[in-house]
Amino acid sequence: MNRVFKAAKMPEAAISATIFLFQSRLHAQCPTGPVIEKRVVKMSENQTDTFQAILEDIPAAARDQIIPIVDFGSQYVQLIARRVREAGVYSVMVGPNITHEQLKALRPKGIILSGGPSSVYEDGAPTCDPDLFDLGVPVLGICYGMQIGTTLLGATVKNAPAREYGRVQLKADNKTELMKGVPQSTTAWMSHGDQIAELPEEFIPLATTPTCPYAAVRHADKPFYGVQFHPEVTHTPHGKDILHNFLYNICDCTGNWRMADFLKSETTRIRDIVGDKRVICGLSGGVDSSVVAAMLAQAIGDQLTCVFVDNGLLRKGERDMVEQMFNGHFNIDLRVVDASKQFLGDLAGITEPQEKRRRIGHRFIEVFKEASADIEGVEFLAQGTLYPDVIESGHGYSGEAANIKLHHNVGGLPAELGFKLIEPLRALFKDEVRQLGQVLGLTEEMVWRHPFPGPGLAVRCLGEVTESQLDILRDADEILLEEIVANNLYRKTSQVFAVILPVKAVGVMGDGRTHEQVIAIRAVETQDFMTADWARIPYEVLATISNRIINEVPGINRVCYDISSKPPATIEWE
Ligand SMILES: Nc1ncnc2c1ncn2[C@@H]1O[C@H](COP(=O)(O)OP(=O)(O)OP(=O)(O)O)[C@@H](O)[C@H]1O
Ligand SMILES: O=c1[nH]c(=O)c2[nH+]cn([C@@H]3O[C@H](COP(=O)(O)O)[C@@H](O)[C@H]3O)c2[nH]1
Ligand SMILES: NC(=O)CC[C@H](N)C(=O)O
Ligand SMILES: [Mg+2]
Repeated sequence: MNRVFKAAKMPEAAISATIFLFQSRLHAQCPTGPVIEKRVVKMSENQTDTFQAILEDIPAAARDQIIPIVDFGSQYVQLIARRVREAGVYSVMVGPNITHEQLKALRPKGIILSGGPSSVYEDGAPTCDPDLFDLGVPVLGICYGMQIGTTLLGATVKNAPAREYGRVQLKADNKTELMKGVPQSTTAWMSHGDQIAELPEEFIPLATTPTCPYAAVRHADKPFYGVQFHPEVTHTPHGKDILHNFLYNICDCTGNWRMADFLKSETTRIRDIVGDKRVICGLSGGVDSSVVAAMLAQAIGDQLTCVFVDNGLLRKGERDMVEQMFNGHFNIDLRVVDASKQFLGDLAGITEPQEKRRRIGHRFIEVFKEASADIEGVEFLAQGTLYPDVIESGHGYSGEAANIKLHHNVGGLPAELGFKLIEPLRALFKDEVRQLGQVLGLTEEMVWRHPFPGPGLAVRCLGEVTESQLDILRDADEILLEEIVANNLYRKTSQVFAVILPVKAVGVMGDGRTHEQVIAIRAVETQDFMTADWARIPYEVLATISNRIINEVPGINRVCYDISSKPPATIEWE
């Protein structure tokens, strides 16, 4: 068995404990087809439906303390959302054309306006409902958010005489609520070419830099605050304090976003909605679906059947490992379905990445349908879908997100599912799911397992997916992971895998010419998988990996190391 995946012992207590009452979030009120359709609708096209989806997805535990983040297209909007949640307050991203009535319906404690690439004085620059400043709720504008907020409240924003990109020296008035605890002289991270040129007298300046006289401001009468710099990035050392001040001192949040509460408060909902029906759960052995399975096992016990699909796209030894792990330690009905022939049949001749994903998504559903045919009363399909899967499939609530790739479990789903979806993790980031796993008592190995995508090796086998290509890739991947574990790098990296490229390179082995394929190694460090940097694996380890792959895997004569960050690359190659 692959050493990385050695069975993680799942203590009985973790599954049978009654300390926590678990619940899942579901979208059960709506038949599945329309739900899917609804999420692909952009805010501008059908704002009401998208807004409804936002409301439905808000976990019950967070309902009275929400911070909507209006997304003007910032690179950092995810980061803002995470920082707010890390501070113990639930945040959700919304599109700029959300109305003040809709915002009010969310009963927000405060609102954040994100940065964005536009200039407020350009034609067609995004704006927001000006009435949101009169909701009586504090608003914090960050960069573009500050520029648009102050513009709507009477300021003039112009192209700055001196642009600021990167670290700047900030002088802050730390007697004000927003800047409390921030040293009078500190550094901050900037990324702007425009700035406030004229500020009406109702505004109070709170910070300056050598070239930016209004680096932070507040309105005297309305609860509007603006910062030209980015408090959400770690390069602004006191950014956390500023966000904390906004959330706790200005918005009066109490920090009710805690995983244990989330589990507890959602339990009743899942029980109510499932009633006496049965649920099947797509279980891959990955952390997301393991957490979902553990939650459901708690909530509905033997009304749950888990289905592990061998799609022929798994890594070496993975099927055995998952079977052993769950049969041995989880007290659940687990069915293993071998559908490898169907998946590989669907992929024959297909090279286009999105088409691969679409076919895989559709086949998963077919397999789940077949697997549930002989189980009486199955109405629900549970999946470990996360917030980034939703956002990256272009189904985000802001309506602004591009379709980067069709995650098999979101964008790759067929319109007619035949199930209602249970996706308890749909609003969470990966690190939050891991916290949940810890609260649930999952073992370290399970909680910290590197993700493995549902489309599996198909998106790491560039070009056509064939048995022989998959075999080569499996062998290379096994060596890579063995070395990562052996060199104590598994926990220091977030995801490590091999990719087989559909090109041949010339080499010389044993004095003879070779013309063989190339393996790319991908190793990244990230917390939430939305942005990532390539891992600085020591050269000696890379050397061993390369040597071993070329020597031990027939068909490969060259190994490359992928040194691209995300963005602009993505983690997977397809
Ligand atoms: N082989 C599989 N069999 C059954 N369900 C699967 C399989 N692969 C993926 N899924 C379903 O698709 C969902 C999304 O897959 P994804 O890989 O994002 O999550 P995961 O496998 O649970 O966790 P991780 O991200 O750690 O790999 C899973 O949570 C699971 O419900
Ligand atoms: O279950 C999944 N179904 C998918 O279709 C899918 N696509 C990407 N991933 C995983 O998501 C994370 C981000 O990947 P990208 O940077 O490649 O988008 C990484 O962890 C990827 O492995 C997927 N997981
Ligand atoms: N990061 C931002 O929000 C940039 C805002 C605006 N485009 C500027 O350059 O000033
Ligand atoms: Mg997975």
